[in-house]
Amino acid sequence: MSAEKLLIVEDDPGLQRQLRWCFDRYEILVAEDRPSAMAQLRRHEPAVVLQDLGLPPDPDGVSEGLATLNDIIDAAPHTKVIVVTGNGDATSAVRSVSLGAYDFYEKPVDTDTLNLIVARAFHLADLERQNRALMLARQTPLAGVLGASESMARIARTVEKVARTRATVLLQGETGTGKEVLARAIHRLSDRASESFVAINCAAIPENLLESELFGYERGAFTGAQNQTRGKIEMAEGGTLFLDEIGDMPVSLQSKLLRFLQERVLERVGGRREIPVDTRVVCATHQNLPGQIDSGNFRQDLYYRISEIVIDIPPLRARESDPLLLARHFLAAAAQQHGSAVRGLTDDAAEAVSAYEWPGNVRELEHRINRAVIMAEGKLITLEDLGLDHSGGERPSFSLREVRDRAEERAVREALARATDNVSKAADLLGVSRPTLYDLMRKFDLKC
Ligand SMILES: Nc1ncnc2c1ncn2[C@@H]1O[C@H](COP(=O)(O)OP(=O)(O)OP(=O)(O)O)[C@@H](O)[C@H]1O
Repeated sequence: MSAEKLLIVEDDPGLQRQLRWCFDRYEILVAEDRPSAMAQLRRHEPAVVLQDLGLPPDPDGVSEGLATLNDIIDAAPHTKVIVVTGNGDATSAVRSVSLGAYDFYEKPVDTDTLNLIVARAFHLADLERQNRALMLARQTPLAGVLGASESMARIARTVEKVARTRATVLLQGETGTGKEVLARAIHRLSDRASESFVAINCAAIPENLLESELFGYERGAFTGAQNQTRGKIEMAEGGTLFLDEIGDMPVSLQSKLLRFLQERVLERVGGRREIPVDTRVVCATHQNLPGQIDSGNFRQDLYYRISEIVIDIPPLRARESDPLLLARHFLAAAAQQHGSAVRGLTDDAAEAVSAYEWPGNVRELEHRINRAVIMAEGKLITLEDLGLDHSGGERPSFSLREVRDRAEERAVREALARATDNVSKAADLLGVSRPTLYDLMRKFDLKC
């Protein structure tokens, strides 16, 4: 195996020689200023760089050293840069780390300690490289659906298989786990991809409007029905109909949907004519539908009809390496979108991403990373930017609004759990109207 490459950026020839001698187990590359450092970096792609902060034309200051560090991180963000600072220059050391340096070391040079720091940096760089390769190899083959976990790989394989059939698919998973993303993937991979994908959220539409939204209506069917209007089912002709939060569909409407699924014909509200519609149906729910059947809120025959293929999407916290993989993906996307210089996460921020429970799943992760990219001051997102702590819980806050929000969110979650996710019952428990509860659920990402 070829020796690992270490780039030493140092303008003092005496120190250069000493460092060369000290690190003879590595393949040493030397540069004395920024241009030569960048040339070496591009040519040899060293995993670790040991860099003096005092470089010409500012050998007594840190401006050129910091600029060099900046350029290195920009050009090769995975490189571990160890910055060597003047004795007692803690401010520059901290600045360097916030710019993305892996570690710092204060002069005078003690070769044993420095050797340890460099060896650790190589070890970490190697682990990260292996991790990246592994993640790349295990990315799900579905465009737009990221995941390195075994469970997502399994789901991707199922989606590929069922997409080509006409089977009705039920996607089950907590809010924000990616049910709609997968429904779209099923559509994209099917022979209906060139036709429409029509989504409707059964929980977000008031009960009395849902029927006409789905089935359409004839002119004069009810007050205000001035024109004949096609419903979402008809709009999905030839394509895919995505019924999100099917568990929230009123029982009265469930029988009408069942009839459509069995006979593939529908009648618009106020109409008499049977209209055939050829659409593939994909449903999603965050509820436990068998439980809903027991409590009389969901028709068993409809459940059998929509659950030809059931795909269970595990919550993000149960998906091994996915949180970090997704965080890095959202970070790169947000940095590009906002023109931000943020390139990665500090070690403790990365640890917190892996340890956090992610009650709002991928959606919450995406929002937090997006916000952190905007808030970050350095090149790395810190724990503070994320608003998470090591224990994975919420950061304590005494802001009255935040305390109120947290209490509200807890009450909404509890009411939904007690009402086994029946929105009307939960609204009763909370003493608010259904629309108010929907607003609260949207606010806390419990539904969209
Ligand atoms: N595997 C994934 N790869 C990339 N992005 C994802 C993935 N899963 C979810 N997302 C993103 O997370 C957000 C939430 O996903 P989605 O709307 O599909 O979740 P959901 O389970 O349908 O949520 P809800 O139950 O609230 O309707 C979206 O912005 C989506 O793009």
